[in-house]
Amino acid sequence: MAQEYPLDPKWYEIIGEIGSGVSAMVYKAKCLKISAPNSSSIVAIKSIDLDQSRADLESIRLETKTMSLLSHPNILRAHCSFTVGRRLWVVMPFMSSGSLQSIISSNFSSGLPEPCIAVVLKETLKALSYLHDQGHVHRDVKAGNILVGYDGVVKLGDFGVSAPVYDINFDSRLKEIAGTPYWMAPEVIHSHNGYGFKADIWSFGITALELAHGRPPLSHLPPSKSLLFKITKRFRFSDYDNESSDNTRKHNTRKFSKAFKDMVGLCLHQDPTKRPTADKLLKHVFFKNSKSCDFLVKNLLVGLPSVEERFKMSNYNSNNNKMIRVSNSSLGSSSYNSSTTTPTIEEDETGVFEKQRRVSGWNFNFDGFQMEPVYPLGLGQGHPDGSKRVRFRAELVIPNKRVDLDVFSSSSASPSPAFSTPTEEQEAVVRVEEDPYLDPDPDPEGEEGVVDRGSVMCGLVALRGSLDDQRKNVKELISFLGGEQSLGGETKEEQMVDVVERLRGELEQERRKNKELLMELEFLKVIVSGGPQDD
Ligand SMILES: Nc1ncnc2c1ncn2[C@@H]1O[C@H](COP(=O)(O)OP(=O)(O)OP(=O)(O)O)[C@@H](O)[C@H]1O
Repeated sequence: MAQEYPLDPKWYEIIGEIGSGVSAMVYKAKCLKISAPNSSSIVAIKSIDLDQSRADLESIRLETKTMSLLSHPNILRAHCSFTVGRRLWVVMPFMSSGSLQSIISSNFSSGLPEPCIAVVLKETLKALSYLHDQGHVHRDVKAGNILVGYDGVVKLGDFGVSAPVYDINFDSRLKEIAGTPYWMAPEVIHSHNGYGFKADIWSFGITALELAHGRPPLSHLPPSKSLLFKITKRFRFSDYDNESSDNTRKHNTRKFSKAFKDMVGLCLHQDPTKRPTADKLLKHVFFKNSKSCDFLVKNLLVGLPSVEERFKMSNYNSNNNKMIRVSNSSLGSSSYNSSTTTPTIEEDETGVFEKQRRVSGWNFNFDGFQMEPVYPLGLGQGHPDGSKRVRFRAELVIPNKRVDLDVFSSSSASPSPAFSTPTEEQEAVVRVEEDPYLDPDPDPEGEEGVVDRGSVMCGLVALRGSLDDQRKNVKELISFLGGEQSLGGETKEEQMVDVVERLRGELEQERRKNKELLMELEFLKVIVSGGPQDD
């Protein structure tokens, strides 16, 4: 019979650090009380800072107890857990190859070979299928929580351990896990009505992309608390372009099977009800010829540095490359994110206006094997970026110069309640340029390259008249497309201006009336006093 693991820290000798998470440190340790051959004395201890975790100790205890009742070969079950001051120690089996995330960062930065991915995902699915059958949602499926043993055994861990599991309040949970939002299903982000097993299937799909590309989609963005909201509301176009061209470059060198892409596509369906269950996914053709765990030993684990060495290396690299790795902080951590070259979203807020477009979610692109932004009006309507875009163009000809004035108006109405406030973006570009087809400078005496002020003014005045008409058209169009305007086509600002104008008129009238009354009064005074006396 297996020996019981002691509930006292004095029985554990810490060998070294092997990992760190949002509010925890993970250590390799030796249990001094275990000596039986069928119980390993080498363990992993996850030490969770309870002050960082939003859950109360009672709910943690309850959760740990529930989890201890689960038993499956692909689930990493804790030996025991107990508190040490303000920390919770969770003693678990030591998985000597560490997590898939640490394997990827160390040896497979561009992603794992597809046959290895098939093995890992199949084993993870078995764990999910069991968990879901037992009525549990894991809520934190990602490569960092899939652990591999020396023998290639794959286990899903970090449930009943990770902070998110303890947070029953959705809002607090949202804040808590905002540090690593990349794996979160759309319904987890948008809905306040909760979510179910299918959220795990989405995260499973994102994990598949993470294993294939070496990082989850959007992971080049900083995992700040507000990122979660920013990703869904405003996403900088240039970042997406960079990301997609980066990905395209990678994808050109890596080919994935149709079966793999199809399986991932099913998991990443926006509508959770359309995603398959874990059970059904297990029957997908992608897993049909999946290899055994031995295959992982030969193709994944051979030549891999120990988990301790990898952790040391990742810390060293983090410091050298200024990687954002914030442990014991509310920001969360991400080993994927680098602060070196990529501008942050915060920087974006002060960036160029035209680079910002509204995104309502993310869709899986089958051919590109990546996530792509969804625009509120849907792709293919109007401008290729999905927004209804109308371009008004006015042209002003000045001798030897052409002044182009472009007015763009793009308006979007979102079908999603999370984005029910439509936006209008307008942009005006005035360009003065040499026109080789126009007459050469009619005034050879004139200063070269200097536009005549009088002509420009004259032209601009004419242009203003035409712009007023265009403005009216734009207003109507925005209103038609579901903008924030009133039925009359006026913005709130314009309505305010109208009110102020009206009040100003009334004031003016009052003033005039007062003046007349004063004059009448003066006149009456003169009458009463007998009028001007004639000598
Ligand atoms: N039982 C274990 N055996 C061996 N290594 C482990 C074990 N548990 C965790 N680790 C190592 O420690 C690292 C950090 O684990 P931890 O669960 O704290 O972080 P995470 O899952 O990446 O982050 P988060 O706190 O966001 O869940 C893992 O990536 C893994 O390499």
